[in-house]
Amino acid sequence: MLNIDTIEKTFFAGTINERRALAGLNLQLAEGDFVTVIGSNGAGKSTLLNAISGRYTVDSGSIEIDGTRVNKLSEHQRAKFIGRVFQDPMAGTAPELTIEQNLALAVRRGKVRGLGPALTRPLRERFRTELQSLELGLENRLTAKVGLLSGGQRQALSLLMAGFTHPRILLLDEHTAALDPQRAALVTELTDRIVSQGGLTTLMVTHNMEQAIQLGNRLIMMHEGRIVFEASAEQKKALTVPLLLAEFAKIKGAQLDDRALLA
Ligand SMILES: Nc1ncnc2c1ncn2[C@@H]1O[C@H](COP(=O)(O)OP(=O)(O)OP(=O)(O)O)[C@@H](O)[C@H]1O
Repeated sequence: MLNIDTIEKTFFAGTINERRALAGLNLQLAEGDFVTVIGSNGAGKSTLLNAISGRYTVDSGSIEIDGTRVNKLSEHQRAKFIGRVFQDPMAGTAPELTIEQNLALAVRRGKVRGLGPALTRPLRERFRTELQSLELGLENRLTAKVGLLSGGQRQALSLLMAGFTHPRILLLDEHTAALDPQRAALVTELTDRIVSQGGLTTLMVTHNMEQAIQLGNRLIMMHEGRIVFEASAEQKKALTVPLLLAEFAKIKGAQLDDRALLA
């Protein structure tokens, strides 16, 4: 359903600051694939997600979603079928709006046309039930402004909202990295639940190798704008952190982030 063919992206081409962020990368995702993405610093992981979401246009190559080439579509146009949760908890929600207003916006975004649902009683009930499942006590704070929530609560809400929109592709960019270990674990668990419940095709960038092994059905390792190691669903079951470290060690000059081994 996602077909990325030989994409290239170079920043500041032809200058002393030239950076080849994507170097002829190929990647195919089948419907429902949940792929974790690891790699050295500056490997091009965020650029890959930005290329898919349309934040950056690629210099060459093609990106197809459901058989349609999306290279020329703007980020705004692609947002109709791409969900995204960023590392920064402040990025995915509107702080001035209440919890229920944010959720209603997400439900509306998931609709094909029209303004979508107003805040009716059944919708509020649905929100309450969904929020209850987060076990963060947010079900009793529907009318609280999202700006008052903690980072972990906002990330959990962002994920819930991403699930509501039924995106064709969900992009998670180190979305647990800014959270303390306990909240990160909670958001990781929630990620697994929302992705599997919705059968969402997902790409998740993480620095945490344990998390990369634990979640998803496939894993890719990037270095210098390319995929240098890939584990299929079957191979992933046998992966361990020492095995991944051994793969890293094969890449000359690759620097692992200090957070890579954090559980
Ligand atoms: N907007 C930009 N302008 C200039 N260079 C950029 C930009 N975005 C990324 N780069 C460069 O492209 C390369 C890949 O960066 P990218 O952020 O995709 O890597 P990453 O794998 O996500 O790294 P990290 O794990 O450190 O976040 C790096 O050399 C980076 O400096």
